[in-house]
Amino acid sequence: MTNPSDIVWHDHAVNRATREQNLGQRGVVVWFTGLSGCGKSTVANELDCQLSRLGRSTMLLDGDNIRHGLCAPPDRLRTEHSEAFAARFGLGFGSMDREENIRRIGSVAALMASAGLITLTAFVSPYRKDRDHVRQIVEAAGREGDFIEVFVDTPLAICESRDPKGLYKKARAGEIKHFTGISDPYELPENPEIHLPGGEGMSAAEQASVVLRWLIARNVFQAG
Ligand SMILES: Nc1ncnc2c1ncn2[C@@H]1O[C@H](COP(=O)(O)OS(=O)(=O)O)[C@@H](OP(=O)(O)O)[C@H]1O
Ligand SMILES: Nc1ncnc2c1ncn2[C@@H]1O[C@H](COP(=O)(O)OP(=O)(O)O)[C@@H](O)[C@H]1O
Repeated sequence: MTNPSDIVWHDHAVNRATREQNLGQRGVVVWFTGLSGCGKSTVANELDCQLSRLGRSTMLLDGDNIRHGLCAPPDRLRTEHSEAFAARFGLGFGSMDREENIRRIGSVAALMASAGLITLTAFVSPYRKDRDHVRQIVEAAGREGDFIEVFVDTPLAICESRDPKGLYKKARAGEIKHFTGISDPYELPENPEIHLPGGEGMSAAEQASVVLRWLIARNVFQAG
């Protein structure tokens, strides 16, 4: 067994403050959470564009994309690794798999924020304890306020009516197990930094601008 004390943290010559100063911004994690189809990816992508147009340094991490690599499912891993490897490290949608998915992403997002990036993440992340754990990881790597939870609160009926990938239809037909909102829980954020009422009232660009204004108001970077 590896003794935790055998793994020693290395402080680097270039620290976070220098990296943030060089970029002229504060490294943060903007954590979009909500049901499948609520608009997380679209709003995060819109915000990424708005920040990029202002010359900010950003990165966007998205559920579907990360599940092609860092958090790939067993089926994808077994094409290049052993069956035992795929079974051990591949991630599905059971509660423990989602816990590990979010733990890995939270750790990577914390590293990106430590590099001074405005790191946007769009994951269902249905379990409150998992989101809270990411908050701890991110703020332990930096300081309080580095983790910004954004709840995209689109009603299930609207998410299901959109169903851009046909997953709700499959879930209703029992073809997908543990589908969030249908056969798996989504634990509502109790006190998100930003609550975006979903539905059709605001465009994704308008929702993204709400987050942008929040970031500017809290001096994550100086606009203009
Ligand atoms: N069972 C089940 N439950 C929920 N979502 C499912 C499931 N199976 C596949 N998908 C698709 O995977 C995307 C969610 O992946 P995430 O990594 O964000 O999920 S989680 O944070 O680990 O809960 C999610 O993408 P988005 O629609 O962009 O949210 C779904 O399209
Ligand atoms: N504010 C909005 N108003 C109307 N449609 C939206 C809005 N935000 C996203 N959409 C649409 O909803 C669907 C799901 O958006 P997506 O970003 O893929 O959701 P998620 O990443 O949460 O699964 C897409 O077709 C997208 O164009």
